[in-house]
Amino acid sequence: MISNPVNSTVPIAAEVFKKAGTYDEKRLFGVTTLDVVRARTFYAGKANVPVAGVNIPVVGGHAGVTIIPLFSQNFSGEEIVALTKRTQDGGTEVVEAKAGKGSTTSSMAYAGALFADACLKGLNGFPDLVECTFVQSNVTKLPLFASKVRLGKNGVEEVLGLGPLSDFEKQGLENMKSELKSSIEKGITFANK
Ligand SMILES: NC(=O)c1ccc[n+]([C@@H]2O[C@H](COP(=O)([O-])OP(=O)(O)OC[C@H]3O[C@@H](n4cnc5c(N)ncnc54)[C@H](O)[C@@H]3O)[C@@H](O)[C@H]2O)c1
Ligand SMILES: O=C(O)C[C@H](O)C(=O)O
Repeated sequence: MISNPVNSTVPIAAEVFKKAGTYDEKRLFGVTTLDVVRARTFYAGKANVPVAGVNIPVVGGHAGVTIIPLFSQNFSGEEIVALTKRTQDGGTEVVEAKAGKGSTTSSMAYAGALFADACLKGLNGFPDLVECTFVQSNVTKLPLFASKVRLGKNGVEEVLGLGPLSDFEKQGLENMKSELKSSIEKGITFANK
């Protein structure tokens, strides 16, 4: 399903599956690939390098400050602050530009296709498939969190850690915790009403 707000709809889906007795945490993903696509496109534009060779993990959630691109794992520089803001605001920028005529349809179609392709490859036994996605997680105290995940025949084979973080990224994670927690709780409450 292409829908929003991802930070609340994934916990809603989890609760609905739990009630039906069919919840499998390895097979429920909130697709945050569009944030990864934006982070690497904006970085490649800034660094003047081909986008195909750029991989920027994006962790957290899929809304505003909950989107934390880990640019520091690939490059350093003052531009990180501006690139982070651009990535966090990327969806809103397009939605506002379209002024009521729909959302970020074609970029989401591209991101959805990339993620679906990775899932299908995982199901078919391709090795070393790592994508960022919003899943049940122990990476932080939040029950759901986006980070790098190894995909395989069972869906999520392994939820990977965050890796080295800059102070700016650590601060970003600290600042967004309460917003992500509240969005997740809203989803759980909504599902249980
Ligand atoms: N998570 C993501 O990364 C991401 C990216 C892009 C879009 N989205 C979301 O995907 C959804 C669809 O985007 P879009 O570009 O196709 O939007 P859109 O505005 O083009 O289409 C939305 C459709 O929903 C219909 N609709 C509205 N209210 C309805 C209701 N109560 N019952 C039935 N139908 C209703 C509208 O008539 C319209 O056809 C939006 O919720 C958008 O926020 C999410
Ligand atoms: O649908 C939206 O509000 C925007 C979407 O979440 C996006 O990131 O492009």
